[in-house]
Amino acid sequence: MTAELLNGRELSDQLKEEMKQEVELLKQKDIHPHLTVILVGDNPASKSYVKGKEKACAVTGISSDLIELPGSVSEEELLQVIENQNNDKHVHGILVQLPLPDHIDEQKVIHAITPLKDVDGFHPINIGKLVNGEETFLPCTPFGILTMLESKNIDIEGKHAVIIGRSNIVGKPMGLLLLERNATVTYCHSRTKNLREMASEADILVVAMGRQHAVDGSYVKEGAVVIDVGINRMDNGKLTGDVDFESAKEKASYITPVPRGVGPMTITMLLKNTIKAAKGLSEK
Ligand SMILES: Nc1nc(=O)c2c([nH]1)NC[C@@H]1CN(c3ccc(C(=O)N[C@@H](CCC(=O)O)C(=O)O)cc3)C=[N+]21
Repeated sequence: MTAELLNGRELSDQLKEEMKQEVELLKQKDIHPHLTVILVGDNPASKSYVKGKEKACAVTGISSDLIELPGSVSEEELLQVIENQNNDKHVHGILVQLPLPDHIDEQKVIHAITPLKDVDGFHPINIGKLVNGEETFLPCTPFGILTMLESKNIDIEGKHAVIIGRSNIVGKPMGLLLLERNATVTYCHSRTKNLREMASEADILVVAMGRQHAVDGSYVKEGAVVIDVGINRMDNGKLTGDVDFESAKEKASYITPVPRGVGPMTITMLLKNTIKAAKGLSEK
């Protein structure tokens, strides 16, 4: 089998086109969706992701501000900046780009963002809602993956989903979302024994390990759906995933490329969440 491509770039462009119309309508009702992105320090990868987010906002008519703080900023100052954004009625979404410098407690920062503007879906209140199956801001990467699966009408119910990686922002919420849609979910991670065996049981394999080409075709069951969340920069400057695309695509039914797979969808779901926040806050 040669897999069909799940093209995140293409789907993103389509969704952004739809959102542009929606934003237009909101503006007619005097709701002007606005995202504030807070960037601490000058990590080049973070800077480039943040640029992508600003560009995507602009394309859909969402206004955005970038607040750049020096890497030396104190936790207290950062918390104050967040508080100001919480209280600013023109601001609907707040995103603090991660990772943060070591002297800042990431969890404390996430707690400080009001859940109503938590467009990343990282606040424990929103995570709690996700666990309960209540409606909430879904974390952007898992939300993007789900949207890609749905766009191809890929069955989730009763399927065995294997998630490799247990981060708070990707692995854990991904499993919860698939469970909510009646998948049987297995979490694997760095201490998992017989990873290859576990992975090759998957109907839906989500790889979020952060290790270049850690998973190849020998981990993939014939006909499986393979989702590659990895973004690794190779020595030649090009991006590549956690999955060895060439060997995996020979076994998979669907597969995401890197780049142009999960990454663009992550940004697009951030826009979706910002629009949702704007609508939600306007009703208060
Ligand atoms: N608070 C917070 N929220 C995040 O959502 C968040 C974060 N922090 N920290 C870092 C990760 C990473 N992330 C990406 C988003 C888009 C691409 C993306 O668009 N990638 C393109 C390639 C981009 C390029 O060429 O550099 C692609 O895969 O095609 C990648 C990575 C969001 N993150």
